[in-house]
Amino acid sequence: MDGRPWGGAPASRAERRDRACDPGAGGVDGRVAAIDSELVGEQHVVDVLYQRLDELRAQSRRRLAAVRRAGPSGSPQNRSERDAFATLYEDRVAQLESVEDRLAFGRLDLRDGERRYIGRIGLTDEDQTPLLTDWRAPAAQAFYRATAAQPDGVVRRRHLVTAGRRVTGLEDDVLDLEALVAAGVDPATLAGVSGEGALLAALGAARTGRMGDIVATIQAEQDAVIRSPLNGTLVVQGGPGTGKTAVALHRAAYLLYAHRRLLERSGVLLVGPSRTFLRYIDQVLPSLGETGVVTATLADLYPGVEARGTESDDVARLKGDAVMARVVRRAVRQRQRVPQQATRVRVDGRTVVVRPQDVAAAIGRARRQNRPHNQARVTFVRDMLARLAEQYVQQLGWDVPPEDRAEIVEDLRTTREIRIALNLAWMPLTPQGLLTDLWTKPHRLESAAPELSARERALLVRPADHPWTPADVPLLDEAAELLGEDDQAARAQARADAQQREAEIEYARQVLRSTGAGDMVSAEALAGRFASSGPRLTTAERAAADRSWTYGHVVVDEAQELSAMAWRALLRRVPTRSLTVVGDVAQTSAAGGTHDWAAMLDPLLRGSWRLAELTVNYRTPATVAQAARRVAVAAGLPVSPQTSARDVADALTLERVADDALLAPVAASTADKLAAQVEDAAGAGRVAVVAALGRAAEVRAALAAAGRSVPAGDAVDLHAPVVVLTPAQAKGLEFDVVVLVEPTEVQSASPGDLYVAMTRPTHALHVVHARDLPAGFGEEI
Ligand SMILES: Nc1ncnc2c1ncn2[C@@H]1O[C@H](COP(=O)(O)OP(=O)(O)OP(=O)(O)O)[C@@H](O)[C@H]1O
Repeated sequence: MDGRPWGGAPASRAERRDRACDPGAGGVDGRVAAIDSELVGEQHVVDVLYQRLDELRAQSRRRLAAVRRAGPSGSPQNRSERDAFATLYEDRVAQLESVEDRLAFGRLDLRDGERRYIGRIGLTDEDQTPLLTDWRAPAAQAFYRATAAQPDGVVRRRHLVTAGRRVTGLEDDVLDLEALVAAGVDPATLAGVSGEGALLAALGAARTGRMGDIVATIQAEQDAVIRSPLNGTLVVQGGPGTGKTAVALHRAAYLLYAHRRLLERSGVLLVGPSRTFLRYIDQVLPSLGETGVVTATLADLYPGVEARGTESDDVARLKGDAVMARVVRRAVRQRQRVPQQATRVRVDGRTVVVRPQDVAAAIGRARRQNRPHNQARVTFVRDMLARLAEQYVQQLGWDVPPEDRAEIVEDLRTTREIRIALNLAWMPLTPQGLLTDLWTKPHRLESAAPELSARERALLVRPADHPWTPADVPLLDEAAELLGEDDQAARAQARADAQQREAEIEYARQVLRSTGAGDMVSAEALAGRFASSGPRLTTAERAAADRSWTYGHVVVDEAQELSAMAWRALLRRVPTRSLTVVGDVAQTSAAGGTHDWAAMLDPLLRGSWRLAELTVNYRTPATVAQAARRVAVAAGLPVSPQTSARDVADALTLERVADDALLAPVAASTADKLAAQVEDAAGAGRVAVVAALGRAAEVRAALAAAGRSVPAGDAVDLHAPVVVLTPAQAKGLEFDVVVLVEPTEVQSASPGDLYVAMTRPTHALHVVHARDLPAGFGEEI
């Protein structure tokens, strides 16, 4: 044991090894010797794999150095080619560096005698003989899926336990003992029985504040989700800790591997609930060798807008309602107006009249084009100027040649009164301008939103200098879509860019043919890195900066939090509807979020989505998970059925304090004490205090008074041994121990919040309360 205060802590490496090496019949000397010799054999294989990895790293570094040595001379084409190759080798070096930890973690023994090692990446020797199979390759699938009932040609699955480059333990999962014995394997050399040790060790390990990958221990139901086909929308529902985030990230890595050509070009977007959460997961994809995924919160989706403002839940809920799509649409249409009266304007001694009937006809024609407001406005203005020019010409009384007519049109266009009249009829608009007008001018909101009550409209009113909020972002996006830009120049540029890009891809193909680097990069990706002048952005960078970028695949985590308007903004970015949507409708806390996937997604996706469920909680000890479940059920949440992978002794502690004023100091001192207990020799082990907003500030102050500074807000430092979070901030994260302060207070904001808070710990939940606990807490089911 490692001295941690609860039972069931992870076994030491030596213990694991002993346990793994003991198939149940007691420690017979001969058996131990046989297993030791297996370990020696595996060490030899692993040595060969690392040696190959080192060679490949050295090779890529040499190539990189050679490219850099060539210096900045030569034609622009030569320079761009060199830059592209430099980036390529840099990426390759980074990829090879990132797979150091647990390079190889498994072995499959197949019925035909083949032995296949499974690892983070695929490796071959100089003669292209396979040494290591990428976990994502079809040939690795049986490692995660094969069972004794359906062995899929596998007679034995072996987990390799490694520390650095050393093999420290083995676990065998025998799927076909007869076949194994028939192949001459001595049963005495079988290590362990089921592969459970590797999983349990991973689950019990102290947390570091950063999520790790699960590539060595993906379970069968998770693997089915990870390898599900790219097409269409896959919704993954699962209770807390069932691995939804882990699965979503591994699926992104899998899809990039299986559909590299398509996805490298169009990009993959991963949407998470907060920046803290994105920091928490940001190591996982790189550790799987993938760096090109764009990550964002919904509030970041509109380039150029920092949505850091806050507002009440009622306002956020209203802004997220699907009805707002109609409101924004109407607000745009209302800026296309037929004036009540004619406007007479003097131009060069003649009078032209902006007549309501002409404006009505021009608006009608422009609208029939079905183009966004600002683009259709070009048609409207052209039409009106032609009508006014006609009036002008009529007054001249002679035939005007076309070139003179153009001059007259230009004169009319630049006449101030005419500009004002035409703008009043069809105002050029920005999304920001449109929305600011709606929130700051009650008469505009009233005419745009008749379906809202006076009370609801009053809620939306705010001062002009109010910062943008996350719930504004989907509305800005909606407005941008309806307004469009005057994009004639942009479209011409896009056509030219597309031609240029085709030429670059063809050139990249030739380069790849002549250099033989085709297995490292596709022609499309290489072309993306060619720069004829200045640095060219990667797909991820281009995509992140472009509101109208459409991705090849979008992964949404904590998707239950998205409002109907947020979904509309997101779906615009993936017209193919190739999405992975993971979440738990019992954990919803956002005002506009959902408790029912079908109710939210059916109208948006016309019923076309498929559901997968994850059912095993890998995070929370059974005692805590059951208590959380009872409380959630009592609160009426739609809780998914789940079982816990493990339990831990003394996982739930309830501590009642005499009055409210003691909550913060007791929570702070408890957290402080537990932090010292959970920290292991390597500095891992994390404690979180989770409390409602105001209470969290009190706990922070109490910790600061005791000498522990705990930053607030978006600056949450996940590396700190103790953090203080609101339930919304804790969403998606996990800690060794959670100190939960006054559950009734947390629940009163949202029952989903309490469910989230209770299910964050991997080892123990310590509850500090002054009031009675919510229903379900203490009872047995
Ligand atoms: N197959 C596995 N092997 C090892 N660890 C796993 C496995 N599946 C999940 N885990 C671990 O379980 C924990 C919970 O996983 P994850 O955060 O992905 O769950 P979640 O379903 O997204 O939870 P929540 O809904 O509460 O945010 C993580 O530490 C993850 O690494």
